[in-house]
Amino acid sequence: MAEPLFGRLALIGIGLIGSSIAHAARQNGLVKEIVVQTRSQKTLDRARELGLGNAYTLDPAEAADGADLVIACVPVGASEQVAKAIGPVLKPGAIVSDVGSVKTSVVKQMGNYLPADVHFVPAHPIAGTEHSGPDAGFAELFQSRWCILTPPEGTDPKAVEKLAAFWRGIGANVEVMSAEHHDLVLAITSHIPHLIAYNIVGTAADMEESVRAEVIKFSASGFRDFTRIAASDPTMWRDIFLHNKDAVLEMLGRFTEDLTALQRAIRRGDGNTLFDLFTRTRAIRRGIVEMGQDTSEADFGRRHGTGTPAGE
Ligand SMILES: NC(=O)c1ccc[n+]([C@@H]2O[C@H](COP(=O)([O-])OP(=O)(O)OC[C@H]3O[C@@H](n4cnc5c(N)ncnc54)[C@H](O)[C@@H]3O)[C@@H](O)[C@H]2O)c1
Ligand SMILES: O=C(O)C(=O)C[C@]1(C(=O)O)C=C[C@@H](O)C=C1
Repeated sequence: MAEPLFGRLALIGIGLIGSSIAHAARQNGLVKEIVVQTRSQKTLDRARELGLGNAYTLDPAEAADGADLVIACVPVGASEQVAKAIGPVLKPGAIVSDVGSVKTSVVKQMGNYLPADVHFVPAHPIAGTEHSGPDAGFAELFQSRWCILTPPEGTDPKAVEKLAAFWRGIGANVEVMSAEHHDLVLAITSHIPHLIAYNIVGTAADMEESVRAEVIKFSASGFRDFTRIAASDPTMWRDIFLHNKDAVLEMLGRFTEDLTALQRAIRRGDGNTLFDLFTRTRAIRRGIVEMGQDTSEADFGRRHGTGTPAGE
């Protein structure tokens, strides 16, 4: 195995993403040691039982002290708190990163508290499941998935390349873009789909009792897929919508207009409009499958015990 890229990795927050990074970094020999930090003693004890790190602490400053790479793996709303705590102890030349699903807000929240002699390279792996906590992680989560880096202007390209090498080392494909562009793209590809899932499951849950029982009984695969997404962590998703407000509202506006057009087509019996849209969207799906970007079958295996079990 090649020489590790980093000496000490500090993981601040050890849920699905933090624990998956721990498994993957260890399995691929990318770091010499891992320090795990989280807020609650219970989660920290569980991380220790799972053997996710070499050292464990409840204090983010203690974890970040002397680390070569610090990755905040917390809900995006906790980013400022983390940066405030670790800022004063960071080693000169250290790389500070995160995995948050929103980037502009994280850059604003963390940027001010990080000293000028560290490299701040925000990141977002586009890989996840509806599960959370340290038991949910597995080393293969990032395999063949994208990881988007959004370094602020003026970031040392060598630091960006070093973090890119880390993500490639755990199986991801890396792309660099601005935080603003990231937030707009992810609003439509990830955030709105989650909002739709939360809403449709909420609408079904609010129906009168007799219908609600049938919704569960006859839950066909379309609705079932929505319930999986709607089972995602409430804190994480509350923070995403609060922190990507502008992009989500912009995309939601467009989505609502298109939905109204479909509503009109149905009311008017305009089959051509429906058929044309469904033909276009089918082609998009086929394009995604041909590009090898659809991993739903592998994901199905992981979730249903025919693939890598969570927390392997
Ligand atoms: N779950 C996904 O599908 C997914 C995918 C990509 C990125 N992300 C992003 O990764 C981040 C973590 O998500 P996750 O799925 O691992 O969540 P998770 O709920 O599994 O884990 C979050 C961890 O952070 C800890 N935590 C919360 N506030 C903290 C604080 N102030 N200080 C220290 N620890 C704190 C929690 O106790 C928990 O251990 C989020 O920002 C999320 O947007 C999630
Ligand atoms: O597969 C899932 O469960 C996910 O929702 C993962 C997903 C996504 O939207 O693709 C969710 C949020 C993250 O920021 C990245 C990935």
